Amino acid sequence: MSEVFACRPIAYLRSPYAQRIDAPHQSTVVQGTQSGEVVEARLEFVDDLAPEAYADLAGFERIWLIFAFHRSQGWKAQVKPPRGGPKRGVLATRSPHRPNPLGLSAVELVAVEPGALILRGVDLLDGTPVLDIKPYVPYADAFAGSRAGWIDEIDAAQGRQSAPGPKRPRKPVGGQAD
Ligand SMILES: C[S@@+](CC[C@H](N)C(=O)[O-])C[C@H]1O[C@@H](n2cnc3c(N)ncnc32)[C@H](O)[C@@H]1O
Repeated sequence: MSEVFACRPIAYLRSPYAQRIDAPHQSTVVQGTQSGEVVEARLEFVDDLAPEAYADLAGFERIWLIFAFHRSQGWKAQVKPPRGGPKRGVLATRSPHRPNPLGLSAVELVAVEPGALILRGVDLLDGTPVLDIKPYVPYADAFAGSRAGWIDEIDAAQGRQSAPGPKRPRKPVGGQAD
């Protein structure tokens, strides 16, 4: 592993999560706080990023954030998942302690403002440097019902369901829900 690829942050997240223990384990399982309040975060672009770069994000319901786990120190080949069971190979987990400390979260895009995006459903700490943003595109990114290896096994043993499904059927535009 000798090649090095330089990245610079294009934005920094301002979130209510100051400590690792405060943040949810995945962006897609955050709906709000225990009080029912919806948690919003603000992603502030660096000054020298041209606004044209993010202009056409409006209209996308979700975006991918590719970010640096800047508060992680070091990594291990195997980690103990918070859901229990034995240690797992780090690359078969979403652990923040990775050979390259890169995170990937699909978050809800609430609004595009001059110099910032308003987001919901973040699992990133306050101050997290974001390296790239891509639109979440269901036809390319969603594979409902895909097998999830050891996570499926633990879910089956514990009678739980990790895969977040739709909260309610969506009404088709201009029509009635089934
Ligand atoms: C399990 S990871 C999943 C992150 C992302 N959804 C992924 O799959 O790459 C989420 C946890 O990472 C930790 N975390 C979030 N932002 C971080 C940061 N900037 N540095 C270090 N740890 C962070 C928090 O403890 C959070 O609960």
